[in-house]
Amino acid sequence: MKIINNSYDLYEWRQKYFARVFCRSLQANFSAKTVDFRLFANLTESGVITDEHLQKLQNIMRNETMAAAVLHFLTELLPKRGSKAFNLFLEALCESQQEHVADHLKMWLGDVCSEDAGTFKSLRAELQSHYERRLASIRPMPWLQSICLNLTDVFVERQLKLKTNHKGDGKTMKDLFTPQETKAIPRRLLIEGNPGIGKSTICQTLAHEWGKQSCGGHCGTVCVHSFDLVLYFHAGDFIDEESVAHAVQKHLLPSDYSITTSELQGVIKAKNVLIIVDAFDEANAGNRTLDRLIQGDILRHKTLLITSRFNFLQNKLSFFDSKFKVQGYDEEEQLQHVKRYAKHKNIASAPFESMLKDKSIRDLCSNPLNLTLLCLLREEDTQLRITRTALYTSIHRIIRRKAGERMDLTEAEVEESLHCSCT
Ligand SMILES: Nc1ncnc2c1ncn2[C@@H]1O[C@H](COP(=O)(O)OP(=O)(O)OP(=O)(O)O)[C@@H](O)[C@H]1O
Repeated sequence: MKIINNSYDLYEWRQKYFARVFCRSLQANFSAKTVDFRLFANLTESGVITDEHLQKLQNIMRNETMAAAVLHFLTELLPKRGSKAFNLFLEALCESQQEHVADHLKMWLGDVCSEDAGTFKSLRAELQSHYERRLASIRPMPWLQSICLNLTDVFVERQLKLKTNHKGDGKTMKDLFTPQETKAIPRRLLIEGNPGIGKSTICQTLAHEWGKQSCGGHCGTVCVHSFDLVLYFHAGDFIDEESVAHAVQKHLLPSDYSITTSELQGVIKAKNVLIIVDAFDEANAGNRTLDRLIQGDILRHKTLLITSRFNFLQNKLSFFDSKFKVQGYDEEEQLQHVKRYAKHKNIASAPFESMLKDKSIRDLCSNPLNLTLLCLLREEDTQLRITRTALYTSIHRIIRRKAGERMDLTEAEVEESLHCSCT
């Protein structure tokens, strides 16, 4: 039998089940004549309530009913009195000859908690296996499924620049969630950056890491593993969805997974949840649920991480506690990128390293997408030097695919977009 043993569980329990179970218990089990003074005296003695609380309870007893006083104690006082308070309360019940009430509560809570914990555990396991399976690979050109790189092998750890900090201090992804200047855990985080700079890959890595279940204590104080649940979405997943729970059902769970929307809503409400939403810039028009989420109109106490290209959230910046920008690779990161790529492919890294010194393409290498394409081209063609034209052709195809409708970009437009994605 599970007894509630910490204040967080107790809070959840209170939110969801309290009124129902206790009103029932009160009616069915309390011996109102004996409970009042002895129970509250015991609670005062064991430090669960203060003299001030006692006075308040006695006032309620006098002016309303005993049941109202007990309910006030249970809903307003007990959940705020620390992790041991609930068990002390059960002891006080026994000492004031209300052992049957204590047993009844224990039994009922045992059932409820195991049922609830079962739903959460199975949901968590389902999401973790989904991320482990689906997010293990990077596909730099999504329409070419055959070009696929192992995320763990090739991933280069990124530096994120805090936008509000004039010193321009960097943060690593490991301490993304640690409190900033305000000392409060950030609840709304924004990462902005140019096309191909690595925003989606950061989101994918966070969800994939969480899917691996534990960091073994290697991350920062508040890392992605601190969250009970991570919900990883593309911004477009919220279009036409009336709530986050609906979006989870539609986009993250298999259609034969049996959980109701309200059960899902209950778990999301009760647990420490990180919601990751990638590519705001691609699906912000008419995205009401996403807007409400950003504004804190729904799930205000959950952590939300959004990524976007620059300038799409100008009128929403005030909702974010932490704003970061992800910049291009520095020389060290470029080197790491090509070395990891070569190791993953089990080929020598020297040709890739010398490519980084080629003046004709050097300015392109700070963009992770460009550098990946350069590596792919270099691997294909180890004899010939990579020309900008070869890269243009590839990027041109990518831009056409991404834009969907633009099939007629000129080389000058490609050049312009390359430059903009390099900075
Ligand atoms: N940290 C990284 N380590 C290794 N490769 C990376 C990294 N970040 C990005 N890449 C490479 O660059 C490609 C493009 O990155 P990503 O899709 O994350 O960019 P983005 O900023 O989300 O771009 P867009 O705004 O166009 O969606 C990836 O498919 C991957 O090949």
